[in-house]
Amino acid sequence: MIVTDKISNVRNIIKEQKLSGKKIGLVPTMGYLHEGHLSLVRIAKKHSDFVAVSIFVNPIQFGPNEDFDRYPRDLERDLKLLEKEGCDLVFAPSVEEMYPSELLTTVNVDKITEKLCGAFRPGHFKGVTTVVAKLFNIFTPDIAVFGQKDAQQVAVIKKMVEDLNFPVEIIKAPIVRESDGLAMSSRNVYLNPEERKAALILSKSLKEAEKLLLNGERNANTIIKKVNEVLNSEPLCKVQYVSCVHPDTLEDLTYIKDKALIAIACFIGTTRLIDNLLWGENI
Ligand SMILES: Nc1ncnc2c1ncn2[C@@H]1O[C@H](COP(=O)(O)OP(=O)(O)OP(=O)(O)O)[C@@H](O)[C@H]1O
Ligand SMILES: CC(C)(CO)[C@@H](O)C(=O)[O-]
Ligand code: BAL
Repeated sequence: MIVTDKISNVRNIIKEQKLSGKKIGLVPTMGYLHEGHLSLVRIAKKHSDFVAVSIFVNPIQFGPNEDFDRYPRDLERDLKLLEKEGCDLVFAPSVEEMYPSELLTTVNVDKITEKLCGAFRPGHFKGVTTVVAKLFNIFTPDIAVFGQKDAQQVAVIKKMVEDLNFPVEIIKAPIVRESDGLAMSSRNVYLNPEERKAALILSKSLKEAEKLLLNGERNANTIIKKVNEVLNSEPLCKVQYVSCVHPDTLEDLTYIKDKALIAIACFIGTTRLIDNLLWGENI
């Protein structure tokens, strides 16, 4: 496994691999890896011949009052995990390598970034699409894998790729959960034992939504109401949003015809967690 913090090295390595006919797969991450990230690497390996992982806690996608400074980092451990998975290349740049001078050019996807998480994290998705566009230009991957846990992020990146003709195929990876149902997230380490128990309410509320859907309920408001009820039954949980949207367009649904995304964001204590249920689409 090659590890580098330099863009020029990545470019040279990828050029060589492409010349020898290899299909390049990219998995962008912010590190502090867990099984969710590793599942993305496994999916990338299935769809490509040379798998690269980027590890970069991207400052421009964090708001001024968010957790950029305290975001968990452990590069040594991440590298061991990636080596075991058979990852070929890790790019772990410094902030200076990625942003050597004042950033005057950004990539922004309009409209669909203004709702769900975007409504509560102004500028967040502009930071994500800008860094992902940079990573796509650095790696020129044939495929890139993103987790369905960040459902809005995948929809936004797919739209960016479509609108700007990036020659890359975006692959969605299913949510990986702890055995008790909590969606894996690097931010789960912020939870104390009491909060960790309370955090189960997110996946529980989505299970209730799934039950309604399986019983034939198609009214989005009925489902949203039920999910809110379950979330509010947990005293440590403060709901930020519960939405029922189309998974690709992120348009609000009133009636569920085929596909739907039930997306939620909650604070458990001071930790903001997201989760979702994708209905009617097999990934
Ligand atoms: N539980 C999960 N299942 C599947 N994919 C995941 C999971 N958690 C994260 N990912 C995906 O891994 C990629 C990198 O995400 P990131 O490094 O932000 O991890 P994270 O655990 O989601 O961290 P955060 O605490 O910021 O939410 C993203 O495409 C994200 O959707
Ligand atoms: C896609 C990403 C690596 C961009 O910084 C980040 O938003 C993440 O980890 O999901
Ligand atoms: N997993 C999305 C990155 C973020 O929360 O900033």
